[in-house]
Amino acid sequence: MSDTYSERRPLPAIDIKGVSKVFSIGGQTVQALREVNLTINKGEFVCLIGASGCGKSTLLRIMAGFETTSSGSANMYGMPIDGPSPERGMVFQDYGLFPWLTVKENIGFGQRQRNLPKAKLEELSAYYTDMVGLTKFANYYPGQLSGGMKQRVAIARVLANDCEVLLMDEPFGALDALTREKLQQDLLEIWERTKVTVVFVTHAVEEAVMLSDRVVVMTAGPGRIEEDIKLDLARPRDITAVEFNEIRRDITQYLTSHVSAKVAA
Ligand SMILES: Nc1ncnc2c1ncn2[C@@H]1O[C@H](COP(=O)(O)OP(=O)(O)OP(=O)(O)O)[C@@H](O)[C@H]1O
Repeated sequence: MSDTYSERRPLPAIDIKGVSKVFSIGGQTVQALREVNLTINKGEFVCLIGASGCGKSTLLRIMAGFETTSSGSANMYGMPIDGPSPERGMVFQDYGLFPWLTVKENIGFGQRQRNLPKAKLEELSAYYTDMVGLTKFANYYPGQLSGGMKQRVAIARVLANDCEVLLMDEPFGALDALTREKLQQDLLEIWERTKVTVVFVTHAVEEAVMLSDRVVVMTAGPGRIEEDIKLDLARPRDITAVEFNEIRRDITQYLTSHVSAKVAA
C-alpha cells in the first residue's frame, strides 16, 4: 500500500456528494441517480444492495472513474475522481482476465505496464498469487481455471496494482453456492490482511450481511440511497445466529417495502 494515502487518512476514502447521473440515448433520458450522498471511510467494507436498475453499477462506475457525474462531486481522499486509476481497482462478475496470459502474468500485468523491474515484478506476482492460494496454478491460463479461481486472479490482479479501494460489481454472482461461500471467506481474510477499502455490489442480502461493516440500500426510479445500516455483528459471522437473521430480515423488509410502495403508487 502506498504511504501517500496514510497521510490522507482523516479524509474519507470515497466521498460522493449530491451526485446525480442522467443518461441520454436516442433522444430519451434516464435518470440513473438523484442526489446521492455517500461517504466511505478508509478500510471499511461497504455493500450496495437494491433492486435491478436502482443505479448500483452506475454509482460504482462513478467511483471507478468510468463514468462522469451529471452533477455533484466524487472524490477519493479529497481529490476529484476524474478517470480510471489503479488506486481504484474494479472486479467484475465476468472476471475480465487476459486469456493469453498465465495466472502470474495476469496478476503482474498492471505493474509490468508500469515498467516495474523484472525481479520485483516476479516477487510481487508470486506474493499475490500466493495470497489468493494459486501458487500451484501460477503458470495456468484462465481457460484452465474454474470460475472461483478466475475470480481470485481478478482480485489479486487489482491488489497487485496498488489498489487502495477495491470496487466489486456482483463479483460472485456467477459462482455456485459453495464456491461463493469460500470466496466470501477468502475475501474477508484478504481484506483483514491488506486493510483495503471495499465497495461491493450485490443482490444477495445474506452476502451483504456476511461481508460488510455497512449495508447501503438503494431504490430505483431514480436511483437513490434509502438506508445506510451499520452492522454491529462480531466477525467471523454465523449465518445461523439470531442477530444475523434479524438483520437479514430487516434489510429484506426495507427492500420489499420500497418495491411494494412503488407498485402501490
Ligand atoms: N450507459 C448507459 N446508457 C443508458 N442508460 C444506462 C446506462 N447505464 C445504466 N443505464 C440505466 O441507468 C439505470 C441504472 O442502471 P444500473 O446498471 O446502474 O443499475 P443496477 O442497480 O446496477 O442494476 P442491476 O442490478 O440490474 O445490475 C437503469 O435504468 C439503466 O438502464
